[in-house]
Amino acid sequence: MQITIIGSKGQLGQDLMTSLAAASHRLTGLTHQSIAIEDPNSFSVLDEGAPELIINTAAYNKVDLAETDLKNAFAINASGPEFLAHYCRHRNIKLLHVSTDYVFGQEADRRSPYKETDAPGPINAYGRSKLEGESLVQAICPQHFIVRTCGLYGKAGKTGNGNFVETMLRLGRERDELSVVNDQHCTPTSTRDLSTAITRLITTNQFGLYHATNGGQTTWYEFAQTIFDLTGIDVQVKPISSEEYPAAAERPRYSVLDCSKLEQVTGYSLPHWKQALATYLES
Ligand SMILES: NC(=O)C1=CN([C@@H]2O[C@H](COP(=O)(O)OP(=O)(O)OC[C@H]3O[C@@H](n4cnc5c(N)ncnc54)[C@H](OP(=O)(O)O)[C@@H]3O)[C@@H](O)[C@H]2O)C=CC1
Ligand SMILES: Cc1cn([C@H]2C[C@H](O)[C@@H](COP(=O)(O)OP(=O)(O)O[C@H]3O[C@@H](C)C(=O)[C@@H](O)[C@H]3O)O2)c(=O)[nH]c1=O
Repeated sequence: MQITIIGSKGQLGQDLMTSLAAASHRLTGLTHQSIAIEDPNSFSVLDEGAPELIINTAAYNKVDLAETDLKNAFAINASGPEFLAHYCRHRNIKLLHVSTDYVFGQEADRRSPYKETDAPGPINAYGRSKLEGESLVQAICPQHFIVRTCGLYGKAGKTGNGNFVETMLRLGRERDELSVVNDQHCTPTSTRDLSTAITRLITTNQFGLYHATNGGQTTWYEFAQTIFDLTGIDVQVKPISSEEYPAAAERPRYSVLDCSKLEQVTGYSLPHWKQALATYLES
């Protein structure tokens, strides 16, 4: 398939380029230098790739900043996907758009993984902007995949916009003690594994909404402790509550995603989060 990837130098974008090339797709990678998804005047570059499928990995990802930078967050996370959906619909192009577990969060006491059929309910501006992007894609472009995921880490995070694992590795080496929230339950996900899942999904033509994370669930505290156990970094990690870690944006206490639909459609289960983390740290 002829595929254009928007955000091709990002964490997910880079691993998608590798995974899709290995599956013999023909690829055009677009960086922020050549397209801004909130500006349809920049879309002529899309014509050049003549795509049958566009994958949008570009987003406004700064969760705390989004609380006050609403205009940009909604332009990139809602209007951007809207413009792409119109572009694809008018040309009969398929669109895969990436979304987030942060479309959930209102059920703080929930302890069963969310299915695609569960009603979303975001609790921060980033989550609201991403949910609006999802709704617009669904309404405008019938041939769409929307893939919700969580806590991405990939090798591009080492040099690019960063990720939680790289932040912990840096802080763990700099400090003797760290405090990490232990009441936010989710499943951080390797972009390498997510790319494998997306590479399978796009050939199914089973359009719709999908949840895609690594297996199992954890808290950021347990995830951080595991990073230090696996790397042998000697740092004390103190479990704290969300109230003890003040931030501009509230985060979901529970946003674990049920990925069984993806598994049924693709025949692929992403590895357990501990396995995925070990693989990332080894490489
Ligand atoms: N990171 C995470 O933890 C999670 C991310 N997601 C979603 O997954 C997707 C991919 O995330 P991830 O790979 O981590 O993101 P990255 O920030 O690593 O990559 C995004 C890429 O998109 C580019 N980009 C940013 N804004 C625009 C824009 N307006 N127009 C065109 N390109 C742009 C960035 O370029 P530049 O840096 O030069 O601006 C960057 O290369 C996003 O949709 C995100 O919302 C979902 C759950 C968790
Ligand atoms: C660095 C640090 C973070 N934390 C907390 C803050 C936060 O609640 C949690 C995770 O930190 P992050 O900075 O990765 O949080 P955040 O940027 O909210 O991560 C989110 O990003 C967006 C883009 C998504 O779509 C989500 O899936 C999610 O991964 O850990 C600590 O408790 N101690 C620390 O030292």
